[in-house]
Parts: sequence; C-alpha cells; structure tokens
Amino acid sequence: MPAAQPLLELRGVSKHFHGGGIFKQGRKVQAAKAVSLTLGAGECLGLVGESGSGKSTLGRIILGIERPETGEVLFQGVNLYGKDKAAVRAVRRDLQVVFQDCFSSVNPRLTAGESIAEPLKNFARLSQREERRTVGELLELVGLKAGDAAKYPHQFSGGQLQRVCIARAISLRPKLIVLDEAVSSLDVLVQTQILALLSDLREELTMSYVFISHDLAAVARLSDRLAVMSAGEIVERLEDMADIQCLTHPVSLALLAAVLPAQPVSCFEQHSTVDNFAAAASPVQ
Ligand SMILES: Nc1ncnc2c1ncn2[C@@H]1O[C@H](COP(=O)(O)OP(=O)(O)OP(=O)(O)O)[C@@H](O)[C@H]1O
Repeated sequence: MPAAQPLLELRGVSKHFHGGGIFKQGRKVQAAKAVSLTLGAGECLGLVGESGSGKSTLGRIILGIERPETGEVLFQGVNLYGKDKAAVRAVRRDLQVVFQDCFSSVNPRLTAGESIAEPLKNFARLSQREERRTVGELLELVGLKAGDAAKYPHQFSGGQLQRVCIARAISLRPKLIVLDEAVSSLDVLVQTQILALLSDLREELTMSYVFISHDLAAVARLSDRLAVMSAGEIVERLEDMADIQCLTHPVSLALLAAVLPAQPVSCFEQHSTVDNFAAAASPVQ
C-alpha cells in the first residue's frame, strides 16, 4: 500500500432496505446515503448517531459483509466488493470486528482458547504448540491469564469475555477493527477498563479502529475523529475530538446533551480537552 493511501476509504456508499411489517411494506429505509470517509493507519474514527441512523449497517459495509448498492469500499487499496477475490482474501485477515454482545459472539461449546484460535486456524499455519503459546500470549495481552484458555464462556464475566473477544479479534494482528457498540453492554467501571485496554492495544499493535457507539462520552475517550450519522447520512464531522464542544448539528447536540455535565461550557467560553469532557461525562470511577 503506498504511504499516501488511506487504510480505509469509502466513496459514495449507499444502501437501503425495505421496511418490514404489515404497516410498513414497501417503506424504503435509507441506511447509508452517499457516505464518503477515510481512515489512516493507527487512527480511531468514532461513528455516533441515534438508534437506526445506519451505524451498524455502515460497520458491516466496512467489514465487507453488507454489499452497498452504490459506491466503493477500499481497504488497503483493495475494493472489498470488487472482482479480485484473491486480493480481497489477502486483506480480509487485516479486518476484524468486536460486537456488543460478547456472549452471542462466541460459541458456548468452545473454550476461550478454541475461540481465540479460530482465526489462527483459518489464516495462520501454526503447529499445535505454537497455537497454544500464541493463545496464551493473547490472553495475557488482554489482561487475562494463559490458563483461562481452558475456560468456557459461561465461566467468564461480561467484561472478561469481551477481553476474550478482543483477544480473538487481535489474534492475526489486524490493521483495522470495527468496534460495534463493543463496550455498550458493560457497566461503567468495566467499560473504562476495556476502553483503556483498547487504547493500549491500538498503540502497541498500531491498529486503527472504527468505533461505533451511541455513547458520545465513550467515543470521546478513544477516538481521534468523529462522524455523526442521521438517517444514513454523515451530518457532521470533527477532525479533532478536542473540538467536541463545537458540535452544531441538532443530532450531535442531542447526543452531547445526553452525556454533558449539568452546566456545559460553550465552545467560545472554554475550549475543553477531550479528557475534561470524557471525565465530566462519565461517573467517578
Ligand atoms: N437487514 C435489514 N433489513 C431491513 N432493514 C434493516 C436491515 N438492517 C438494518 N435495517 C434498517 O436500517 C436502518 C439502520 O439500521 P442500523 O442497524 O444500521 O442502525 P444503527 O444506527 O446501528 O442502530 P442501533 O444503534 O439501534 O443499532 C434501520 O432503520 C434498520 O431497521
């Protein structure tokens, strides 16, 4: 990939669905509308919006699993929906996902070690011994013990199991992880710990994230840049999260109001840092 090329580029991506239900038949839902964006290596883009605004659809489009009707998705310069299947397969291992519901993301009949080893079996040719060692290292990297490989999903807490899912996602050292509401189902303290882990891993492994969430406070903690979605469109962007108090679109303001302290400071009164914002927006740990 040439140095100047973004890691990920969406060019005019659109996708609609037909609404279901007896009263909604034929209703067209525009889940993505001419979305263009870029993401550089090592960057984290926060994607926020109200429920149904199209965040997860865009996440699936980025992952190469929801074909858009129009537009292109280039990952490391390869069109994920293009004809060159070998090129797509070659970059596919660099693209991983962590979902909100860790319990349904793993097979309850597989041990943590077996779940983490799945991508390794698909893409890396390791001996059993190397695989066991790699799984142990991955577990330690996400703050668990190598011995936890033998445990089953029901033997972990939600936060611990999300660490297992993160270990699986990073097992092939991907370049990009889509985090789809990855901390939303966790309590605030565990959320903070997982966000810190994701931040450390991003630095250590030089990964990029697309962090999808309805929670602007969580997004502010991890992201460098922000895109706000409404009805399938990106309605506002921030190139620097330090400008978060300067958001102006009504949807952005509604998301901001949901997490702001009682007396928000305006953009002009105080150019708040992201840390100040995130600290003010989150309960004391
Ligand atoms: N497979 C599908 N079939 C029909 N409609 C769909 C499908 N997937 C998504 N939609 C619709 O597309 C719109 C965008 O959905 P999407 O899940 O992407 O939004 P979201 O912003 O991620 O919402 P949430 O935060 O509630 O998960 C919604 O109106 C949804 O009902």
